[in-house]
Amino acid sequence: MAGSAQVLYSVKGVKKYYPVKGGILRRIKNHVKAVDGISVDILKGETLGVVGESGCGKSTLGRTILGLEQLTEGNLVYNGTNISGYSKKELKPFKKEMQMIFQDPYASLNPKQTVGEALEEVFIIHTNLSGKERRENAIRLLKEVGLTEEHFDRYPHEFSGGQRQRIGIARAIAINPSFIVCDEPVSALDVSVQAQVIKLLQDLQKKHELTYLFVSHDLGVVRHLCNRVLVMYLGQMVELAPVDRLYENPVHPYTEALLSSIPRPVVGAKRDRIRLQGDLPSPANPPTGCPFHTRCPIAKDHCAAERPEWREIEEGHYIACHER
Ligand SMILES: Nc1ncnc2c1ncn2[C@@H]1O[C@H](COP(=O)(O)OP(=O)(O)OP(=O)(O)O)[C@@H](O)[C@H]1O
Repeated sequence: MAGSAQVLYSVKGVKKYYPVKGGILRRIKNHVKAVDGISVDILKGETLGVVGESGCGKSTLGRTILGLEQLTEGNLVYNGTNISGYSKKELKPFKKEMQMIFQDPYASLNPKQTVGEALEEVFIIHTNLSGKERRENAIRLLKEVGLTEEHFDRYPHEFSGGQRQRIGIARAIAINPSFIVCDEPVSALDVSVQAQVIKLLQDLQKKHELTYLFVSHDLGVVRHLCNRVLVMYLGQMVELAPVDRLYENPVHPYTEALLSSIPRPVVGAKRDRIRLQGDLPSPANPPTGCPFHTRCPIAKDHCAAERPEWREIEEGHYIACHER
C-alpha cells in the first residue's frame, strides 16, 4: 500500500434499500435492506476486502459506491468532493475515475464485437482520441494485461475464461481510473488461472497506484490480496481490521465463525469449525438490535433490543458487538 494513509473515498452511512412490491396494485410492501448503514474510509492505494455470506450486500455496496445504484441514504465523498446527489452530467468526471471488474467478463462483453472494438469503445466514450490513437492504445492495453496484438480482431468466445478476465481488466484500466471495484473477479476461474489474474491485479495496482475494493467470498484470496477487510452481515458492518489482525484475532463472533471455515494447516493454530445455528434471516425483515443475535452463540437479551455501536477496540480494528 502507498505510504501515507490518505482517504480516497469516504463512504458515510450508506444505505441501499430495494422496494418489495405486492398485491394487485403492486404497492410497495416492504424493503430489502441490501446495504444498511455502511461507513468506511477507503485509503489511497489500498485493497479493501469486503467479505460475508451470500446476500449480505457486498455487490450492492460496490455498485452503490460506483454510482450504479441510487443511494437510499448516506453520503459518498470522493477525493474530498461530496458526490451524493450529483446529476449524471456532474458525475461524469468521477465515473471516469471509478471502474468495475466483474465476476463474469463474458456477460459484460458484446459477443458481436471484437476485443479491439470493445476496447476502442471505451476511448470513444471517454476521450477525443483519433482512430489511429485508439487502436494504438487498445494494443498497448492488450499487452499490458498479458495478451497480444493478434488478439485485437478476435471475438470474446475465442478466449479462455482467464483471457476474458484480462480483457475485462483492460477495459477497466483503459482510461486510467484511480479506484476499481473488483466484484469476485477470480471466482469463476480455475485455481491456477486465479493466481495469474491476481498477480496481474497486483502488478497493475503498483504500476498505476490503483485503489481496490475487493468483493469476495474466497477468504484465502482476500487474505493474500487485501490490506484491510470489512466483514458484512445482513447489509451491516460487523468488523473491520487490517488483514493479518483480522485473520489471527477475529473478535466478532460472526467473523470467528466465518474464518473458522477456512482449513488451517498451521501447526499449533488449531481452530475448531464453528457451525452457525439457524438460517440467515431475510434482509427484508432483519432482526432487531444486533442483526447477528439470532445466530450468535454469545448473545444476551440486550443484543435483541439495541443495535451495537461501531467502536474501535484497537488502532484500526473496529467491531459492532455488545459482548466483546
Ligand atoms: N436489484 C435488486 N432488487 C431487489 N433486491 C436486490 C437487488 N440486488 C440485490 N438485491 C438483494 O439485496 C441483497 C444483497 O444482495 P448482494 O448481491 O449485494 O449480496 P452479495 O453479498 O453480493 O451476495 P453474493 O455473494 O451472493 O453475490 C440480497 O438479498 C439480494 O437479493
